[in-house]
Amino acid sequence: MGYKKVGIVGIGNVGSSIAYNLALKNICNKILLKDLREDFTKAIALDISQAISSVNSKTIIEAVHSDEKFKDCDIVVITAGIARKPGMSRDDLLFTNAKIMNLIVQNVAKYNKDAILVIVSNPLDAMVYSALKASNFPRNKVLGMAGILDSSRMAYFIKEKIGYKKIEAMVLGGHGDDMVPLIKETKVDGVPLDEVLNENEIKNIIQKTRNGGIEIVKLLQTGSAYYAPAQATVLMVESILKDKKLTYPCAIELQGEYGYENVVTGVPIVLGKNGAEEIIEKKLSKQEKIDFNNSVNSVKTLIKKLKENSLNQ
Ligand SMILES: NC(=O)c1ccc[n+]([C@@H]2O[C@H](COP(=O)([O-])OP(=O)(O)OC[C@H]3O[C@@H](n4cnc5c(N)ncnc54)[C@H](O)[C@@H]3O)[C@@H](O)[C@H]2O)c1
Ligand SMILES: O=C(O)C[C@H](O)C(=O)O
Repeated sequence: MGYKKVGIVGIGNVGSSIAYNLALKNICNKILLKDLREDFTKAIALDISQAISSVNSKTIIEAVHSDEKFKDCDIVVITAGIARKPGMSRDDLLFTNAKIMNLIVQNVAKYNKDAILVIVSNPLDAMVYSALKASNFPRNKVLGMAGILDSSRMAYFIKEKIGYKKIEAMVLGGHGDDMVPLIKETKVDGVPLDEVLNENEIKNIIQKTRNGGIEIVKLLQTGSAYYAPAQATVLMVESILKDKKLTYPCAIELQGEYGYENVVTGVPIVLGKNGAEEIIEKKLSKQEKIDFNNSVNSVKTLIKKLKENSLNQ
């Protein structure tokens, strides 16, 4: 597989959970951690290094503080920024996190010219757009994590309703309140969801999925979810590092696919060593097309705000 290095910027709840999960897997040689909180990050690097020594993972975890030393990564995951608290939407984080994202990505792009960026900070789709513009990288190398998380939440709520079965869920669109769960693509033991649950039950699952993030925010009071987001991010990292070419819903800039361009949203992507190697165009029902359009329009509004406030081109 060759020497593999992954960088993570933003070692808060999500970033440290990604580092721990990834280090346990022993699939990269080095993980660089970077955050404004230097001693805290050093502590996390030590703690994870000591944890994985008992399972024989050879991954080296290193906290770095200068931009120059955070270099030559194959993948850089960006989880820096603020998380929402009860009473806030993800969109309320737009201006604060766009400023942070622009600053980070300019430096990351300078010292990690060949890296694939995996963006996690919210509002996710707008942050992918910011990272794309700030890095000037091609769109196949600037991806966002959300669709895997939203799909795994949907699978969880179905499992909660019907008990353990093989469940494959698929949620497309932006990572907002108008995300688009695809019912025909969501299968229980290979059978489409609408042949297993009735209309009301499906509506309920969709609502729970859309509220999956805020439900945890309300319970935590101090921030947002991190174990499921970290797990979803590691799946993306693993498919890229190992060139597995697995198909996952991820955020990417559309250039004509699904009939849209110059906007970021979640679509199924084949993830391999070049990042997004293919975008899969699913057949959407009439209602799904309407929902997808609403979701894309919400992201367009955020991008417009970024441009109006000179935060992005
Ligand atoms: N895409 C998703 O599905 C998803 C899921 C969960 C969280 N998130 C988002 O991820 C982000 C992080 O969430 P969290 O729970 O880890 O938050 P957190 O507050 O625990 O951690 C954020 C970290 O970013 C660091 N940071 C801030 N500015 C920085 C900078 N300029 N350089 C380096 N580090 C910087 C902070 O010091 C902090 O350690 C939030 O924006 C949250 O909304 C997205
Ligand atoms: O809900 C949030 O603000 C965090 C994240 O986007 C999530 O869905 O868990």
